[in-house]
This record gives sequence, structure tokens and C-alpha cells, in this order.
Amino acid sequence: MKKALTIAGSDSGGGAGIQADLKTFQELEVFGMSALTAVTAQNTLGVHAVYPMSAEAVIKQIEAIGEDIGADAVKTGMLFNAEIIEAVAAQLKFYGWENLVVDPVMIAKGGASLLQMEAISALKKYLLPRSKVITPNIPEAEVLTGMVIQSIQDKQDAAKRLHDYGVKNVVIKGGHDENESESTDVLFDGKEFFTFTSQRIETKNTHGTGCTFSAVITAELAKGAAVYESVLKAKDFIQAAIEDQLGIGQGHGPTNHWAYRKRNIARELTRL
Ligand SMILES: Nc1ncnc2c1ncn2[C@@H]1O[C@H](COP(=O)(O)OP(=O)(O)OP(=O)(O)O)[C@@H](O)[C@H]1O
Ligand SMILES: Cc1ncc(CO)c(N)n1
Repeated sequence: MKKALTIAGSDSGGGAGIQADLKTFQELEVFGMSALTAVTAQNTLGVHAVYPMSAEAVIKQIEAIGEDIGADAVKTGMLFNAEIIEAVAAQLKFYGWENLVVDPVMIAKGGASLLQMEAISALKKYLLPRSKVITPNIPEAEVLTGMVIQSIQDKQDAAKRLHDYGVKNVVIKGGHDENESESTDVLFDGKEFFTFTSQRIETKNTHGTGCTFSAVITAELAKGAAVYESVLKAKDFIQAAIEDQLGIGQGHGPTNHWAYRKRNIARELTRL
């Protein structure tokens, strides 16, 4: 069985962070493991408190996995500060984990900071050059590049700039763009651009979409899939998860991590 590790924060509400990652790994039949960077007291109404782990605690968790179990792919989510980023990058180098997906989580949907602003340069210096895929949303790509991103052309220009930082494959997600009818993600692999467009679903329940999307890419890379196929599957998975409304909580609710498998089972049954 293939194994995937998420190095990320805990979302007590269960929709984002390591909870979203582990649920997604399980749905895709990959053995999920976690190294916690922070505990958040969070629900669908917002982030109420953040308790970062020490860099040492993060290192120890990664070591425990590296020394015994190993990982076929790794993703990072909320890393919170520069010390944790540096520690994580050193561990990734030590274990030679190159199947790395970096989701540069910065701000939660409600506005709470999940990454200290002074840690952005550490992210660029230590982590981006090690990553196989990076998956910023539009505000994150704007912070990393200093650009304003409005059109698909802007996403392509930003992706090119991020590729220049040493990232092999850049996916700029379209969840935050102005288009009311579609959500378009752009992938740049250093040579070609690919666009992944889906119908925009009108809903407030999009908590954890980015975590789930990057966890699918990680699970697929762990199984040996190519980057393009992994992103294609991530787009399909997240569309199904947003569509299948759970209606959990009073605010921005989670998506349904089970929806993709449920839909495929239903399709299989109608085919028989
Ligand atoms: N309303 C929507 N309808 C369809 N697809 C969406 C919608 N919102 C987001 N997506 C898709 O979900 C994925 C995640 O994109 P998004 O830009 O929302 O990530 P994010 O802001 O990092 O998420 P989060 O911070 O909640 O984890 C992308 O594939 C995007 O196209
Ligand atoms: C712990 C955590 N990681 C990532 C996000 C971004 O969705 C969040 N809200 N919480």
C-alpha cells in the first residue's frame, strides 16, 4: 500500500487541515500519516485560536515516520512560522522526499492568519525549490509573486514567475476569482500551460477545498501518477465534494470527502 504524509495544522472542525488530508488519502486508498504543525480551535464560523507546535516537536514527528515507515509522497499545509518551515525543509532533504506538494496556506477563509507574514521569505527560500507541485489560491499567488491576478493570462504569468523560484509544477487555483459561472485552475509544468475548468457551484460551503485538492494530488503522486493526471483527478474530486452538500455548521461548512467515491459507485452500478 502506498503511503502519504501530511505536515499541516489540525482543524478541530474536521473540514480542512490534517483532517481533510487524512480523509482524502483514505478515500483514494493511500495510507495516511500526519505531522502536526499547529492545533487550531476552529469551526465553520472561523479560527478561534492557534497553538503552534515547537519546531522540535515537528521534527520528532517527521523523524518517527522517516526512521520507520517512509512516505511515497508528502504534502505541506499550514506551517505557521519560519522556524517550522526551515525544520520541515531540512527533514525533507534528509529523507530525500521529492514527491512534495506544497500548499502555501496563508489565511483561512474567515481572515485568520495561518502563516506569519515574516515567514513568506523562508517559504520561498527553503521550501519552494524542493517542491514538485505548489498549489496557491489567487491571494497566496499574489503574495508570493507581488502581482495582481484577475485573468487567466495573469494566472499564467504568475505561474511562470513561481516556476522561476524553482518550483517544477505550479497550479494556481481559481476558487477566489471573479468569474461567477466557472472556476478555472491553471497548471504550468515549465513548458506548457493546462487549464482545468468546472462549473462554479453557488455555495458558502467551501471550507477546506484547497487542502482537499492538494491532498488528492499528493495521494495520486504517491500511487505513481503523473502531475497532469493528479491535478485532473483533484479537480474532479473537489467538484464532487463541493456539489454533494453536507450542510454542516452555521458558517462556511466542509465539503463531502466521500462524494467522489459515492458518485463512482453509483456510476458503476448504473453501468452494470
Ligand atoms: N464554488 C466553487 N465551485 C467549483 N469549484 C470550486 C469552488 N470554489 C473552489 N473551487 C475549486 O476548489 C479548488 C480549491 O480552490 P480554492 O481557490 O477555493 O482553494 P483555497 O482558497 O486554498 O481553499 P481553502 O483555503 O478553503 O482550503 C480549486 O480546484 C477550485 O477551482
Ligand atoms: C488547519 C488549517 N489548515 C488549512 C486551512 C485552510 O483552509 C485551515 N482553515 N485550517
